[in-house]
Amino acid sequence: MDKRWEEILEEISKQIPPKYFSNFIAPLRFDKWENQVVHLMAPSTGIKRHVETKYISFIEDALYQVVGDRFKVSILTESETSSHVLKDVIQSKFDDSDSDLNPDYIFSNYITSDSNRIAFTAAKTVVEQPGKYNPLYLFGPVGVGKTHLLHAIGNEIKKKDPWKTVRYVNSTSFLNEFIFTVRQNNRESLESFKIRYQSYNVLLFDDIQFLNGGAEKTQEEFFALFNFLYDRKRQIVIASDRPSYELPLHERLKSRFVHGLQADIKSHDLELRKSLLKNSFSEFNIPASDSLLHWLAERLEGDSRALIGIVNDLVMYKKAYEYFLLTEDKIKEIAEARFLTNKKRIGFSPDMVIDLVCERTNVARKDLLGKSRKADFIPPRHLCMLLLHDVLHVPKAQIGRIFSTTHSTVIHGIDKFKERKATEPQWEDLFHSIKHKISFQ
Ligand SMILES: Nc1ncnc2c1ncn2[C@@H]1O[C@H](COP(=O)(O)OP(=O)(O)OP(=O)(O)O)[C@@H](O)[C@H]1O
Repeated sequence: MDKRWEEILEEISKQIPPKYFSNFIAPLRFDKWENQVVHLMAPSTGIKRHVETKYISFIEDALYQVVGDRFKVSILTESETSSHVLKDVIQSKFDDSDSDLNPDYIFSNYITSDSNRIAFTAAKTVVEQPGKYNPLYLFGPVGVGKTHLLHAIGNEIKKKDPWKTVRYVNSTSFLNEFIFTVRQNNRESLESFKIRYQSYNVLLFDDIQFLNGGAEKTQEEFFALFNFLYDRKRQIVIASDRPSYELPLHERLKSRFVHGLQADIKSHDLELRKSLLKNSFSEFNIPASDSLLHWLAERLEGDSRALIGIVNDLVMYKKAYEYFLLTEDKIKEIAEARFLTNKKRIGFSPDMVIDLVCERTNVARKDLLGKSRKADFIPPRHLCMLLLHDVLHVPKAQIGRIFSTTHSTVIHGIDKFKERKATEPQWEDLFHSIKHKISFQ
């Protein structure tokens, strides 16, 4: 037997429990080195398949440890011809049904702006030098494209090196998989869960903030997995809605995340929202002027899913009415209807708006709703009236009842606040900030 293969076997035996080693690895027979490929022979198709799905990355890692270079592994059974099998192996690697990668999320359709440039660059760097910046920790609010970037990293790595095993998983699926495995109550299934995750060259882990939703054991399992992959310089990319120090997880786990690279993605800025709209519009052949895109982007301050929702509405409308062209007025009308549904769906009540105004202006509820004409109370009171009317679409008569006042006082209050915000930017900002919170939270 080739001397180096013996050393490789010894290296693999350190990573795999003895029972699995003797059942699956020891029966493999070394055949030959050829370019950057090691050819092995398996005594049966069963063993060959099992090794291919579970142990290839262990063999590749051991090869790297011993030989100091990256080799691919080809396994044949005695009865197979090498050309046929090699094709098979390559095919199964390309299929990679376990990876859960979404082929639509790629770098080339990820739009960048100042809000995400650092994260985008970090993601590309990880593809160029996997394992160097470990882990890459991406964080940012809802819908800013964290998941998209995780998949783009995975897809690009697979494109560069189809042999690599890449796995995308979010913490809820990981948790469910783990709980399901534990419930089976047998050591073999737990062992095979571990081996499967340990076999990945790249782990893309989404929504880590939810990892504490299950049993304590899940965090321990993830901690062990993280260390296993990290020690072997396998790339780990984690996405979250908050910086790592704010995660509701054990300190020892959080401390692991600061080793690598952290990049935050901010809410989409106006330019990015416009570009996203422009791309979606052209994808569905909906012509739109720059001013219309601007009009929409200004009103779409929420996450990108709201934006996608509007495009879907337009596409459906076009299809339903078999319109070749949608006029800009019609597009605005459809978009306005969607803005309204978004608000209704979110269900902010007048009471919640009152609380929000009190909180932001430091005025007590009794003063906001009271009769006092003190200068500190008037602008917040009028602001609240305008929000109730323009954002929640509460009728003026009802607003009058809330403030124990007349319909005309409400009209006066709303007009006064409109004048005020036109001349005092701090009130304009506050109005938009609360409006945004109501519309998109
Ligand atoms: N910069 C971007 N370029 C292109 N598409 C984007 C961008 N940002 C977001 N999207 C699209 O918006 C949708 C939502 O993005 P994604 O799911 O990646 O957000 P997320 O930050 O992971 O959100 P969550 O925190 O809810 O998981 C996806 O369809 C994604 O392709």
